[in-house]
This record gives sequence, structure tokens and C-alpha cells, in this order.
Amino acid sequence: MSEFSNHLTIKDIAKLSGVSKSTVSRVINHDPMVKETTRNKVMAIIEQYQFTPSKSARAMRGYGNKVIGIVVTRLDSMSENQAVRAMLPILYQYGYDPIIIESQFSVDKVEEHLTMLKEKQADGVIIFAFTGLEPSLLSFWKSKSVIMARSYPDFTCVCYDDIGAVTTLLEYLHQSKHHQKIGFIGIEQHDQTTGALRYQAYMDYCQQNQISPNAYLGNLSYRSGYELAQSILSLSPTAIVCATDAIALGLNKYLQQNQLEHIVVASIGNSELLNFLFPNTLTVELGFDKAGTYAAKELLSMLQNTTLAKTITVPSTLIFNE
Ligand SMILES: O=P(O)(O)OC[C@H]1O[C@H](O[C@H]2O[C@H](CO)[C@@H](O)[C@H](O)[C@H]2O)[C@H](O)[C@@H](O)[C@@H]1O
Repeated sequence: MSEFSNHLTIKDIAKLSGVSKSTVSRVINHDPMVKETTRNKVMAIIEQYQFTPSKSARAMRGYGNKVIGIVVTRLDSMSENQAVRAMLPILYQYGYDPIIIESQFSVDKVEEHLTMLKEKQADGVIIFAFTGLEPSLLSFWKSKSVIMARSYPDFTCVCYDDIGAVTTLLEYLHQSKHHQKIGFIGIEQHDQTTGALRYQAYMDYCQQNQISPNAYLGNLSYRSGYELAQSILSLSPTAIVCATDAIALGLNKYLQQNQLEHIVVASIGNSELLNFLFPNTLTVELGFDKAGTYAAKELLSMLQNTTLAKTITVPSTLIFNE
């Protein structure tokens, strides 16, 4: 709406809506106490004039920029994307602006990002943690952070059921489908969760059920699954459990190229991409979206009241894609 609308202030919106300035600011800041009829009236004017409160105006008036930093490890991670996608609508609903930044598993980068977020006076952070990221680095944020994918004492953390997911797949393949030769392609054990926990769960199950282990470990890439395929096939497995969907995509590609699709592939993740390309893959869902929802809600409740630190482990579920 013309040049005029770009210069509108909260005072103008208040006048046009027939409410006070403070009511307009409460609508802008998603105050749940504002009556729905008032909110609708103000929002109609805001939309009509395409009014955007400037951040400096909000800050000067003491509303502050409500900012949450989200530090992901990889912008191209399917699992982290799913979790972040679940967080965003909740943060928006409560008037927070998310700042999404990537650490690439670098402790230095996390430190740099957290310093920037501190300088910007971010209200809170959600950090996708990884092996080597020490809790001491996060101490400033203890009461206003949620840590994803790893558990740290005295912090609020959202974790995945790494051991349960592997065990569920093995039980199904071994007990229900009677596979005896089950291989495993995982992640190197310096990665303590996706790597060591999932590999250890496989080894434990093999030991408890007299299965000869056949395991190869690599990294989180599709290529790793593809490249380890040939080695694992040397012991002629009838089923192969993959620690992640990316590994399963690589393995499935190899099996398809070599017409070995009779080998059952099982995976942990249940991503849309894997389901679309290789719908026969047996999957366990870790609940990345649920984890994102828990994280956003926990952080918001921490920011509103003092809550005790807790670790939430999202339960895993076996999915039957018929
Ligand atoms: O290929 P992806 O979709 O990215 O899924 C692979 C695994 O990613 C996550 O684990 C990795 O990142 C974590 C931080 O988000 C880190 O703590 C962990 O060490 C990495 O392996 C996710 O937590 C796993 O469940 C996914 O399987």
C-alpha cells in the first residue's frame, strides 16, 4: 500500500484499528491474553497496510527481538531438517525469530556461533550436539538451551532410542522373519551415538542370539553405504541393517545395480527419500519431528518458568510400509 504504509508506526496502526498502542504491540508479540476479536481487527489493519514493525522499533519500545538460535551440524541432514521443520512453527507461534546456523561438527564453529548469539542477546538456543562438544562450552546457556541427540548432565536434552531402534530391527528380522545371516553397516565408533551405540547394540544382539557378526563401519554419507556394500556381501547376508537412511540409500543403490534386490535392507530413520526410492526397505522411525516438537516446547517453557533439566528419549517405532 503505497509509500505511506512503509512509514506507518504502531501508533498509526493503533489509531486505524481503534485500540491502544500497547494492544497493537501485544498482538504483534503473540500475547495469548488478547481477545480474538481484537486480534483479528488489528491483524486485518496490519495486513491491509502490509505493516512490518521494524526490529529497532520493537527493541526501542522494549519488546525486544525475540530470537532463538538453532545450531545444526549439517544443513543437508535429513534428520536434522525434519526436527527443525517441526520446531519452526512453534517458535513462530510464540513470536520468536529463529537464526539457523551450521557447525559442520566443529567445536570452534559452535563456539563462534554461541558468541555471536550471546552478543545478539538471543533468548535461547537449540544445539544439535556431537561427540567432542564439551558441556563446559555450553554452560552460559544451561538454563536457556535444549541439546539435541546427546545427553549432558544438568542440561535439557532430547535424545534418540539408538539401542532400541537397532534391537527392534534385529528382533523382527531374526525372530519374525527367521534371518540368520544379518549384516550391519554403521558409522565409526568415534561418533558415540549413531556410531558406537548402534554398532554395540548390533554386536550385543549377535552375541546373545548366536549370530556371527558381519559389520562394517564408515561415515554418514550415501557413498559410505555404497562403498561398504561389496565387503559386507562377502559373507552372503540375507538381511543388512543400516545405521542410517543415508547408508541404506547407498547400499540399496549398490544392490539394485548388481541385481541383488532379494537381500532385505533395514534402516533407521524412515525418511521420505528412502521410502520413495526404495519402498521395500524395512525401517524404524526415530521420531525426528517429535524430537523437534519436544525441543521447541521445552525451550519455550524454560524461557517462561524455571524448569528442571531433563532428558527426553523419543521412542522408536517399527514401520511397515506395505
Ligand atoms: O543422514 P541424516 O539424516 O543426517 O541422519 C543421520 C543421523 O544424524 C543424526 O546424528 C548425527 O548428528 C547428530 C547431531 O544431530 C550427532 O550427535 C550424531 O553424532 C551424528 O551421527 C541423528 O541424531 C541420527 O539419529 C541420524 O541417524
